[in-house]
Amino acid sequence: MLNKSIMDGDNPDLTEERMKGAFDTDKMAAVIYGSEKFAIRRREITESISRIPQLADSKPFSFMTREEKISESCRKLSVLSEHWNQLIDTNNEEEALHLYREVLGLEGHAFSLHETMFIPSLVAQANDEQQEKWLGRAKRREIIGCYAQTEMGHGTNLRALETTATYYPSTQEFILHTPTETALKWWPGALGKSSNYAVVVADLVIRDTHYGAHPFMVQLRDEKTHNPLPGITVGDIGPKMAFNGADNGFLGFNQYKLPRDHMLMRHSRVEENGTYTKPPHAKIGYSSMVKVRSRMAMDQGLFMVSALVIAVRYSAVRRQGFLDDKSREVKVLDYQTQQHRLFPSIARAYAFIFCGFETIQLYDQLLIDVKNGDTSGMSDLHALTSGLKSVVTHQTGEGIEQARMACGGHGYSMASYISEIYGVAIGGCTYEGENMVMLLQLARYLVKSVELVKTGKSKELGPMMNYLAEPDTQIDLTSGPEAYVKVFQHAARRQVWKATDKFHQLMESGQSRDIAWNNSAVELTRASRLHTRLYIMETFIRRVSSISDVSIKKVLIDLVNVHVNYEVLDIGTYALEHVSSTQLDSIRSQLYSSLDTLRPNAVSLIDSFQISDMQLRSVLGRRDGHVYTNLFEWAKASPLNQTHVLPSVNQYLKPMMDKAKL
Ligand SMILES: CCCCCCCCCC/C=C\CCCCCCCCCC(=O)SCCNC(=O)CCNC(=O)[C@H](O)C(C)(C)COP(=O)(O)OP(=O)(O)OC[C@H]1O[C@@H](n2cnc3c(N)ncnc32)[C@H](O)[C@@H]1OP(=O)(O)O
Ligand SMILES: Cc1cc2nc3c(=O)[nH]c(=O)nc-3n(C[C@H](O)[C@H](O)[C@H](O)COP(=O)(O)OP(=O)(O)OC[C@H]3O[C@@H](n4cnc5c(N)ncnc54)[C@H](O)[C@@H]3O)c2cc1C
Repeated sequence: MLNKSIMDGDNPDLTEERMKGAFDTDKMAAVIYGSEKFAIRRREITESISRIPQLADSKPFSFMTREEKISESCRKLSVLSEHWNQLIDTNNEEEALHLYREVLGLEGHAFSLHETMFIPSLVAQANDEQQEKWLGRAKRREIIGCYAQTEMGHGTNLRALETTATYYPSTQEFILHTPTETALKWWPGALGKSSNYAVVVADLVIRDTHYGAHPFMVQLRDEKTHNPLPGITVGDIGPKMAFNGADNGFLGFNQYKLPRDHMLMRHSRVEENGTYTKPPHAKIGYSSMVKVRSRMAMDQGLFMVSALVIAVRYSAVRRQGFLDDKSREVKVLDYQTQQHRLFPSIARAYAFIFCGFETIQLYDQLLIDVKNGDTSGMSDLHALTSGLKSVVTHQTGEGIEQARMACGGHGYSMASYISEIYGVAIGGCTYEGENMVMLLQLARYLVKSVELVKTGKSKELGPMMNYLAEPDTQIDLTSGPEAYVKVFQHAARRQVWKATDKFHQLMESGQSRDIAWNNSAVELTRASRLHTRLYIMETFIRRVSSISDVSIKKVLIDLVNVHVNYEVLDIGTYALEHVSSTQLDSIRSQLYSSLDTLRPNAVSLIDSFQISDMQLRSVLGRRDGHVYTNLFEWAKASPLNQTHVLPSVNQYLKPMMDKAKL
């Protein structure tokens, strides 16, 4: 059996799809998750979780109020704490994230920021003594932490953060203070009600000199009573578009005293007498953000996959309309429009995850390098992850929304759960740096790269930038996916140079650097997107080329073909400067035939992610495909259906109707 999801009693339409799969889904899982070992561990963890009934949702999540969701996730966390060591290797971050995803889903919880930013901040920013003091406690979850940086008035422009940490040599203390309402910390996940500690980012002030954003370890609540400590105002910022299982919070300080050794001092220091030592790289304090951005291609890929698992499985059991055979309605997955809606997103999800593996490894390596005093890789990774974060979040949002529409009316119901996945995923367009802002960060790097080429210093170009110095060449589209890479290289190079030229010309015409930059910004963001999409395509092709298993490689090449054809058509206006409209027509035909080729493997390709029903929380996406019976059961579970007549009917509608009858 190649598709390992086949089970007796499943919806025969899904079983039929799984029988068609031409590759082993366990082997594909090993490729997706980077190793057979981890793919097996994922399955083992999922299996072990299923044997602990208290870890299941106590009722359908979509019917819970916000308070119930928060309480439910805390209940599960307390159950988890009894089983942690037997479920996972607690030193393995990927295992921990898998466990969190499976048990707690994606709506957020008390530890949302603890593993992703609080601990990483301590790892990257705290010195050895500080790690000795706090890291073990954090890892054992004796304390719960978050990352409090954004303020009500400033998130993007970190240099304008208003919260101050003023050092007084006489007492060897910092005084943390919130000088205005707009200086309130606003947004940090799990800050409002759950965390008792936070890494707080504040403007360091010593003897009236402002040294800018620095991280501090701050206790917010009493460890016994969980009450806020004197001088601290903290609470929840209220319901959000999604992610409502998390208590994103506000935080204010009223002359709050903090011992000197609570500034995280691995890279910059304040001595007892107030002498300041600056870090080896000005932006080293931003590393927790780079860490999360380096994960985002992977995490967003998985958000998109969740929506696609739902939409593809449902499309294989949903029958509507006819093709040739008029005796039985077809699976909607057979419609070319449905395939065009879903398959390019499957390809992107695979591509994002492969990129994600690369950037996570790059971050881990950078962390080691920085600890050894080498900060030279910081700019490259910052530029790469800034662009990648922006492109993947945007395309993931598009892909999830298409997946929702691909499910028709039922896609709009919370029974599909796609709207929640969408709401959580598109938060990524904003958090960790608003997308436009981060595209402009990459653009700075691209402009500098063109300047290097222009001044004959191409040898100094960073990784992935050499193509900027190469001349345009003839493109032979019959030469395989590499030809499509060439199209992207041509388009990205042209746009990067065009945007840079515009910026330079505006400055030469007398505009200041900042105004010229702003007047070139749309062109610059376009350049960043093209550059990033080129990187994604190259990584995808490189990863697939490295695979040795024949059946896995074959289907992934089919997926690459969908990807390259779709991507080149998607940038048609740029591509037309390098390929003819006749060539674009032929790419279009190839795309349609590549959709056809992929069709038999569609369900197996998404099954291979091995995302459990528990995590999916979707009636439409159930592994067994029994959608309709369960849709009815789900609706019956609605709190509105627990009584025949609602109190509001007796209170308002009935009297109104009765009055109208008089
Ligand atoms: C996604 C989490 C993973 C979770 C996985 C768990 C899965 C479980 C299931 C999923 C369930 C739910 C998932 C949802 C999780 C939600 C988690 C939410 C987490 C969100 C946390 C936050 O948002 S924290 C706050 C983030 N804030 C920001 O990102 C702010 C953005 N702004 C900035 O970063 C900076 O202000 C700026 C970079 C935009 C500008 O900084 P600055 O003004 O100081 O610099 P300049 O622009 O002047 O640039 C000067 C030079 O410095 C270079 N630079 C800038 N930054 C860096 C850097 N980091 N490294 C290296 N170099 C840098 C810049 O390039 C300039 O260089 P030159 O051009 O050479 O001069
Ligand atoms: C779900 C979620 C979770 C979050 N979790 C945390 C957390 O745990 N900790 C934390 O500290 N923060 C957190 N945040 C806050 C988040 O990091 C910020 O909201 C984000 O960095 C964007 O900043 P902003 O809100 O100031 O947006 P703004 O900068 O105000 O953006 C508004 C608009 O202005 C534009 N803009 C701003 N500056 C520029 C510029 N220089 N050039 C061009 N355009 C510009 C933007 O593109 C955007 O269109 C979270 C946010 C969300 C949504």
